[in-house]
Amino acid sequence: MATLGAPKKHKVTIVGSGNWGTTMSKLVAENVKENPNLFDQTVRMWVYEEDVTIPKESRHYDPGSETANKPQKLSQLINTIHENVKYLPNITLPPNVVADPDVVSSVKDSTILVFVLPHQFIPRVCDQLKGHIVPYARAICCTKGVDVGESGIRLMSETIGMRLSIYCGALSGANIASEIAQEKYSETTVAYDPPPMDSRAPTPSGSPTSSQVDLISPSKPIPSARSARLKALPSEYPPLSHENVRKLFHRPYFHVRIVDDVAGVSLGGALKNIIALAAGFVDGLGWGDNAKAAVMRVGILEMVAFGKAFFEDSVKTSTFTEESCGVADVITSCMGGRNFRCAKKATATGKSIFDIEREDLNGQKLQGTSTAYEVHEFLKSQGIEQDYPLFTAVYNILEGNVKPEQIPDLIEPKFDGTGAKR
Ligand SMILES: NC(=O)C1=CN([C@@H]2O[C@H](COP(=O)(O)OP(=O)(O)OC[C@H]3O[C@@H](n4cnc5c(N)ncnc54)[C@H](O)[C@@H]3O)[C@@H](O)[C@H]2O)C=CC1
Ligand SMILES: O=C(CO)COP(=O)(O)O
Repeated sequence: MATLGAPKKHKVTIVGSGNWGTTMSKLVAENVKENPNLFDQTVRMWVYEEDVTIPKESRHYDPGSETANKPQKLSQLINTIHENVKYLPNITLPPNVVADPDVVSSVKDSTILVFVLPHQFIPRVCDQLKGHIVPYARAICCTKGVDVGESGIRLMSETIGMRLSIYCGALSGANIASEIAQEKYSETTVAYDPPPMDSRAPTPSGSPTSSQVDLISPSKPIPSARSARLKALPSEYPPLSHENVRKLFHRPYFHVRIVDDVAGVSLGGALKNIIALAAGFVDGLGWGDNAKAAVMRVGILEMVAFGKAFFEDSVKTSTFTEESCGVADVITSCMGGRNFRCAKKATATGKSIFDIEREDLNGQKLQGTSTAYEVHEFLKSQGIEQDYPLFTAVYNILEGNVKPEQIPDLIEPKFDGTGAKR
């Protein structure tokens, strides 16, 4: 592979700086250092700016300092102490992670954009980026969620790809960020399958001919995605082959498997968050591990059925069963994820999960709650809520229409008297 001779290197921006976003910056920054022939040595991380006071329990808290107990800009703090004290405390970031509060300047000249924002912020941030990114940039979406609108349901990778007219793959797996930040072993799945054009591109100044422009591969419910056009990656850059994409993410403690099923990888990450809420609801009742396993089983069936029903052109069942982004992520999320923990506490205390998110997560965001609403809106628009009883039960619990105690009855298959299952 002619990467050694490539005169240009890929600049990487991490778009997001929460718990997972900051962890991603750390591991990507470690990898660019180990691959100087492929990647620029600085990794920029876009920080949604806020004022942060260093907590008293932080190792960086110095009562004698003039900034003690005073709010400081999060981006400046990260660049000074190399730690995100709010979203990833006690983890030292490599010095080549540079925080930037300006989203437009953070992506300047970057050919690789790694999106790691809570999914509700993706459309707006993409709109801010429109016209400011390198037209032949490639993206990887690490966000877990779906985008539901009048035109149907989209993967977040499709939303990014369509809004920015670039190719967007996906990274998802059984990946509790704090464990990975501490360099404890885990696996992940990367779906990266752009049209085969990145190794036959013209120079950056040349405009691509029609043979050098391909379509973003669409999934079924989004006809508008078919009109999104890709610009070829200029030949001065190392090709973004699977091998080179793997070099960006794989660490001794973070093992990457690459597949081509962007829909399967994205849906696994999004839908498991609804299942994790259900697991938390039953665990909060003190019902134990068998109850949790029961909702996980039904949830996995609904996840696979959903993928097959609405993304049938692309999704593969094996992605859910064999890769980290499927059953494995359901398991880890139902043991220790934020959605699980907050749902469990909500049931155990009788408080609203939205209050618990605000009180306990210090600005971190649950994705399962909004995903449950979005998936319900989509199922309702199709008139098929009853085909997804667990997803529907979670929505109805969040809405206060039913109680967690009703889950067993709600997910029990119904028979119509003729022996047929409804
Ligand atoms: N934390 C984890 O263990 C994992 C998270 N993920 C996924 O990664 C995505 C990002 O999650 P985290 O990095 O954990 O974030 P987080 O939940 O820790 O933090 C929330 C982030 O949102 C930012 N934010 C708040 N308001 C904003 C706005 N108006 N516009 C833009 N950004 C705003 C905050 O500054 C903060 O960076 C989610 O989809 C999540 O499901 C995926 C795997 C693991
Ligand atoms: O996605 C995750 C683990 O793979 C993290 O899940 P939570 O957002 O529920 O913490």
